[in-house]
Amino acid sequence: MLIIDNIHKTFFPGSVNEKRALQGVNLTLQDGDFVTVIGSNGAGKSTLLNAVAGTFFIDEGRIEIDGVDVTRMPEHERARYIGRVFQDPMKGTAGKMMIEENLALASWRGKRLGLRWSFQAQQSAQFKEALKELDLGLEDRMSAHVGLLSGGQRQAVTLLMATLVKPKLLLLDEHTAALDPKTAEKVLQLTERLVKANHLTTLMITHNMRDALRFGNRLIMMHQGRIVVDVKAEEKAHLDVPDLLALFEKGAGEVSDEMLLS
Ligand SMILES: Nc1ncnc2c1ncn2[C@@H]1O[C@H](COP(=O)(O)OP(=O)(O)OP(=O)(O)O)[C@@H](O)[C@H]1O
Repeated sequence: MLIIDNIHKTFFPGSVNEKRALQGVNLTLQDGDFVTVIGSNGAGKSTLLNAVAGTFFIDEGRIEIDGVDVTRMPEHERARYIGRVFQDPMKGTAGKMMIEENLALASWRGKRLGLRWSFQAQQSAQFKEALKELDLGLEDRMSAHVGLLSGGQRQAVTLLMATLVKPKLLLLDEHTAALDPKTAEKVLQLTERLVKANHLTTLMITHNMRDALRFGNRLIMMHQGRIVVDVKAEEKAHLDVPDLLALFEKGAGEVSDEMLLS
């Protein structure tokens, strides 16, 4: 579903601020893989997701999504394949629009302009059903402005929007980091439910090693622009946080204080 082949990205090349953010990343995901991504600050995690989403073009290497070479495809075209949720709850939704309108916008992804409006009327019932699944009572507030929702409710709606039209890839960039622990847990449970129900191929960045172990069927750890640990289903299921730290030390050749704190 996703092939990342030896990708490189350097910011400000040749200047004093040069930053080699990705230094030869290789990763292949199968359909339905749910991969958690961890690593210390500045390891290249967000840059990896941005490279896949097309926020910028990579310097070297190749990216393929569902058999399509997207390496040189602009971000707005790639958006048809990708659902994204960011850390900032304000980012994925339009605060001045109603919940229902936000969902309608999300449902347009990948559809031709002429077909878009014709879907709207019959969609209300579908949106209501989808909101009910969130179990936050939002199905009775479809005409409320999204700006009135709490951060957690807003992230839940963003998740729904990102998955309403099944994306080829779901990219989650610390999407629960700005939420209080209880709400973060709810949104993580919802994430897992949506990923499983829709068999979504997912990359989820987290700073929480316990969450990285609890969720998904594969875990990668990045360090200095490279993947230094890659553990799959069986092995991952038997790991605990100290095991992860030991693997990190082995892969990165050093101990990271930040990792120890997370
Ligand atoms: N648009 C950009 N312009 C310049 N430098 C950037 C840009 N994006 C990322 N970088 C740099 O690339 C490196 C990797 O950053 P990235 O955000 O991918 O790390 P990260 O692993 O997501 O870290 P964090 O956990 O702190 O979010 C950092 O040194 C960062 O400052």
